[in-house]
Amino acid sequence: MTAIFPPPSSAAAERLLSPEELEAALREIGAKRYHNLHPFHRLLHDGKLSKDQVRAWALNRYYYQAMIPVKDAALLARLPEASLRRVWRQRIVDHDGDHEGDGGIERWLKLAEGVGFERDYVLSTKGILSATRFSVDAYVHFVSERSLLEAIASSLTEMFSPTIISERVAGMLKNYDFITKETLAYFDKRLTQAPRDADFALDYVKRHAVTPEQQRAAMDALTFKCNVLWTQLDALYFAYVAPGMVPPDAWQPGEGLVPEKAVAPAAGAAGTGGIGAGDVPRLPRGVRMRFDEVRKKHVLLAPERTFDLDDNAVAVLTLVDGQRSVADIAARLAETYNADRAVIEADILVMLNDLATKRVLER
Ligand SMILES: O=C(O)c1cc(C(=O)O)c2c(n1)C(=O)C(=O)c1cc(C(=O)O)[nH]c1-2
Repeated sequence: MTAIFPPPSSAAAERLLSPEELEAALREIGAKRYHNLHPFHRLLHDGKLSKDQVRAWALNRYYYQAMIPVKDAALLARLPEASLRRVWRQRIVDHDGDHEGDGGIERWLKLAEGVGFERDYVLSTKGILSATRFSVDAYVHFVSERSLLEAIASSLTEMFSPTIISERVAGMLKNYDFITKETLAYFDKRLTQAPRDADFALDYVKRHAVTPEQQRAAMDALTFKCNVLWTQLDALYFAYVAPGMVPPDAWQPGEGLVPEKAVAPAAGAAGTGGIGAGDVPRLPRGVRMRFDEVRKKHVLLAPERTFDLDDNAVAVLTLVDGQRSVADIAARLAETYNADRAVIEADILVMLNDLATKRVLER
């Protein structure tokens, strides 16, 4: 059978390359095989996918994100020196975080929630394509079983990721109205983490691949990893773009999503048409109240927008905690200010619905 990707010129493997030549050969592998070249990524970045196709990407890639620290823990366990382990363990911290709610996996969950998924559905991984699972698991096995040099070399795809990440974030923000900077926050940190990790791994590979066989093994490991990434996109393309054959058990559009009503509350109407006294208002993800020290004013910070708040709004928003209903908040304020509860309730309903129409409050 003809290989789709011919191996890189074997002439290079026949003699010992200088470290610089080895780096050039590794970079050439990325230039030919990295997943930025895959048609699915081209469609994703150019805004050519439907919301459901973007969802399929976010859902499947969650499995990759979730398994990366498992892969790194397997690699860490094989590192013989404390100095190496100290460096490599940072990767696990980057993905798992130092505490609940922190780290790359959590940020990817936010991305998946940002495109509409229920968090628990994503965590269950039950809708991911088998091909995603197979290729990601193959990466974990590769790193556990091959030589340390090959294991480290297989992470070198990260040399190429900053370029694709910048292109992806810019493209998706420009081309999809349902994508926000907040949703893509995962990628912000990767822009500094990936070059740091790739520099270390590249230096290790250049110093430890000192025979033609080892250099060939390092190149093959990088090729393997490019294929791990590529096959995940092949599977997405086949299932969700063309011919559009979703395998049994894999995610079907509509499954595992937060009901639309909860994502975009019916608060678009002006006045008191959206939020009622019995509703529980909350600040949407990415919106926070802050005290601006320079202007000595409270403001509501939303992605790329800021709203000045008057004292009444501050008093109300201080009590908006995602638990209290509007009626609870009104009762609390009526007590504090010794005022008529019904009057306060009517006033704050107007205020809250005004904020809801500006999309800085939801229920
Ligand atoms: O967005 C991307 O295109 C992309 C690519 C890669 C990569 O090249 O392997 C990684 C990531 N992202 C990433 O976020 C990440 O944490 C990561 C870890 C690794 C690895 O092999 O250890 N690759 C990547």
